[in-house]
Amino acid sequence: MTDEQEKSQAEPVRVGVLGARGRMGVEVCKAVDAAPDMDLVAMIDQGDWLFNASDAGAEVVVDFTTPDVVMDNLHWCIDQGISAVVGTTGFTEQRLERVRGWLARKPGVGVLIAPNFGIGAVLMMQFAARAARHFESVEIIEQHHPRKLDAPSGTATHTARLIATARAEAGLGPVPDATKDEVPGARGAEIDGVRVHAVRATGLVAHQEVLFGTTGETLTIRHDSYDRASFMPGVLLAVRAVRHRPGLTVGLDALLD
Ligand SMILES: NC(=O)C1=CN([C@@H]2O[C@H](COP(=O)(O)OP(=O)(O)OC[C@H]3O[C@@H](n4cnc5c(N)ncnc54)[C@H](O)[C@@H]3O)[C@@H](O)[C@H]2O)C=CC1
Ligand SMILES: O=C(O)C1=N[C@H](C(=O)O)C[C@H](O)C1
Repeated sequence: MTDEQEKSQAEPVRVGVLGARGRMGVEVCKAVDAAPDMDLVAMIDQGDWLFNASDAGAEVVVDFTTPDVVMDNLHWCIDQGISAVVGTTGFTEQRLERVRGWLARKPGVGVLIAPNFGIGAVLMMQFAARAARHFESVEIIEQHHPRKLDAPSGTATHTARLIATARAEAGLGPVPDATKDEVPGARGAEIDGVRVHAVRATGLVAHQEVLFGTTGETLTIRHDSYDRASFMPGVLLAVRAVRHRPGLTVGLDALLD
């Protein structure tokens, strides 16, 4: 263990939260505040000065903001030498590549970006990726609260990509579908050849079903977050780990093994 790692195990991690007044930000501030090995040193929302985080000595910043501001936030954190845990959606492969480029100039900094911090959701995605090669049909149905700004969800997009990769590796062709879309959108969006349907309804938090089909049988893999507290064990796990993982980590999977 390096001197730096020994020191960081003894002293609380100094954490700043971006998007602190949002639905997730409020929950993250509560969880960090309650964690004995963390100090909540900065709570920043729209209109606040980002330098409040560096002035307060934040070692890790947690970002739950919006896809249109997260790249600027992340660039700033990396420039300041602050590691980051990011739950905000909108990360395309091009965006991830830009983050890798910024990190290449700051070798000690770690960034962990996860489409979903729910442990059950991570397992749901892993199970879906595992099942994918055994079924000729697959569709994803994600369901969220109606104040969510983006569709489809980051989780659904990530799941579709995992499934598409597994199908390609198994040599499966396109999902069979003779239906003509009489009304545009009736068959949902298509991500890497996988149909994704986004449902929005009051009362929901974050839910996803992956429906697989083959001759004579279907398999449904479903995950439900009923409360944003469900994301907090994953967020805290990432905060504890991120400074010891220089470079970019995508997803929580590596931390659960
Ligand atoms: N990875 C995961 O496990 C999860 C990811 N999310 C994602 O996290 C993001 C936030 O979700 P919610 O909290 O529901 O949204 P929200 O709309 O309640 O919160 C976003 C907050 O960010 C603030 N904000 C906007 N621009 C900012 C800036 N430049 N600097 C600092 N703060 C700024 C807003 O004022 C707002 O308070 C979304 O992209 C959502 O999809 C949500 C839940 C779980
Ligand atoms: O906005 C949300 O609420 C959520 N966003 C993430 C996503 O888009 O996948 C994670 C979770 O589904 C909740």
